[in-house]
Amino acid sequence: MLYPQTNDARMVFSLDGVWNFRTAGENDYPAEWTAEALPEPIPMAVPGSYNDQNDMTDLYDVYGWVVYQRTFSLPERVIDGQRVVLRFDAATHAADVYLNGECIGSHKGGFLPFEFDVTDRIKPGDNLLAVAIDNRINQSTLPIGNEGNVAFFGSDNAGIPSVEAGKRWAKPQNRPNFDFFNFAGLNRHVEIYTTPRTYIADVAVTTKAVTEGLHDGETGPAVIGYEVTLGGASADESGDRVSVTIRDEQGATVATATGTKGEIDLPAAHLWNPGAAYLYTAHVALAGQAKGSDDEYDQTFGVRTVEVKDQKFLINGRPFYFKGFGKHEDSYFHGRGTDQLLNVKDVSLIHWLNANSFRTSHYPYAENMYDLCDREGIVIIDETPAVGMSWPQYTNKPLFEHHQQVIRDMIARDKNHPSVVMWSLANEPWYDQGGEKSENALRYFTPLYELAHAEDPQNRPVTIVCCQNDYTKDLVTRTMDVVCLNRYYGWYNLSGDLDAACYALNYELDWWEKIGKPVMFTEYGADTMEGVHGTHGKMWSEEYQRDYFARIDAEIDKRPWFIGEQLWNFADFVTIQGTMRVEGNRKGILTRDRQPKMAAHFLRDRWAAIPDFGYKG
Ligand SMILES: CCCCCC[C@@H]1NC[C@@H](O)[C@H](O)[C@H]1C(=O)O
Repeated sequence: MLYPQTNDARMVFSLDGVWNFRTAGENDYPAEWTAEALPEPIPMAVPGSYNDQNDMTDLYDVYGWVVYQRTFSLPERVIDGQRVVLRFDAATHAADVYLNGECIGSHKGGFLPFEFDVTDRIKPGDNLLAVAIDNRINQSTLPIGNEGNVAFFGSDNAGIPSVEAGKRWAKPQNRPNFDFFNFAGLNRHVEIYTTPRTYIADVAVTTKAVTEGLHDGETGPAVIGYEVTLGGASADESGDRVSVTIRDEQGATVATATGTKGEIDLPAAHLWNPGAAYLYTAHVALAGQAKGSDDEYDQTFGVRTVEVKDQKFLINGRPFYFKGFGKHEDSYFHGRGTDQLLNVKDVSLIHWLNANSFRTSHYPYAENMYDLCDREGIVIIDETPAVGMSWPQYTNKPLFEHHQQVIRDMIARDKNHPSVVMWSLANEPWYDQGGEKSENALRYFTPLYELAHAEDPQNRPVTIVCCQNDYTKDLVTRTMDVVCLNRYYGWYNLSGDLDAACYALNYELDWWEKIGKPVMFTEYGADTMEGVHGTHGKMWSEEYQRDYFARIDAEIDKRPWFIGEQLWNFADFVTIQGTMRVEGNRKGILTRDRQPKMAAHFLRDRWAAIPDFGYKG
């Protein structure tokens, strides 16, 4: 799915800004709110989660529907004869969309874009756009919500008559089976864009071959592949009117091609490398058959290959070592809302930390961040919103079908980003119960692994992120291209005892050594309150977090097939309320307002001494 772009053939109109907003009901919303002006609305900024934007009402505990509304008008002379599309970069978690009182469609899933052709629905003057959004999560949504139970790490005294009575009496609320706050609403950009009636619907760029071993700044022969998909009335007979011009970073033409599919030789290609990005532009043009019917689209891409081979993760044929974190889209006031300033700030901190990568835990992030990482040479593991799953989900067919669609949509959106080097199907699905339950998990995830490989024109590696579990009964993790481990020896188990933690870690790594796959951490860490100190660094102190990484890292350094360390978390972030969370999860090596804790300085020095390539030979 192409990101909207203004050029000689297309126009983008942003619908960001302050909308009107009302909370509605648990199971529905007033029909008149979709067709008439909202009564007594409150202001709500878009993009942004609604939860933190108003203190006159409790938007943290919304359970069910809210309605956003705004009007907009478009210049007739610009849209005349054009295709007009309404696009949501995301709406969390489910949305019904109404234009001028007519429902134009719905979407389920809170972290990927969706759009509607409104060509025949736009009217001159003001148009009324109403969006009803449902924030409820349950056993059949991604992410997973608990039903009639406690939330992730929730505390309970089940069975006590008064407590059970209180639970029955309590008003219904979301109970996330995941450890991040259920921020909701129009978290990302909303826009209207135009294209000609026959248009460029998609562009896929792949790297077929590169000159391996090139060092930063060197060039060598490479071959790229491309495929252009057309849409609209005359799509089928317009392929021969497609041309592709490859431009380098200076805008100079380095190659051309015609037709919707082919391979292009680049005799002196600059490779895209971590820490040394180089972006080309494929300028795709469709020559129209009448005035105003030409279309064009500029698709950036990087020339790079990704491959898992001999227990190594190769980028352009060289063994890459992941240094980085799991992150969240999370900040004061914006909630999970897109914040490009924060993206720029976080990328600057990734550089300051001498890191080179992160995982989009636990959902696909906004496109803007991937664009930024493309140009900054930062590597991404791209993850679906499948978090909080357990054995009841592995026989839930509607959920499986939704999971398949999410994988298709995530890859369709992110396939051209050189920064994306691996797909993560899920975070910490529980599947180590053994027996039928473990078998069901394998039957659930194996087709998803195959789907991700099939859907990706670049055929990147596929993984799943495995939680602290009985690895001997986990039949799934070992089948992935890379074994991604979330391990908390010394925190959630063997708490405070880093000697025993290191012993247990090595005990498990000895087991993985026999599996013969590359292994990396996608989570490891310790909750830390900034300002808490101690001469012997006890849990929650800054010294403990530093010592935790120092000790664990010394152990993984001894394993040549251990290909990366992504810790948990880049920064503190907000979660559901609970006895184990103090204004959220404090495992950040940065505070939520991005100030470094002691461990950040340790890791900055450690990572300065670890090269992106060849750390382990
Ligand atoms: C019993 C062990 C469970 C460890 C689970 C660790 C969790 N992984 C997923 C993340 O979203 C959580 O924030 C992390 C944690 O709690 O900080």
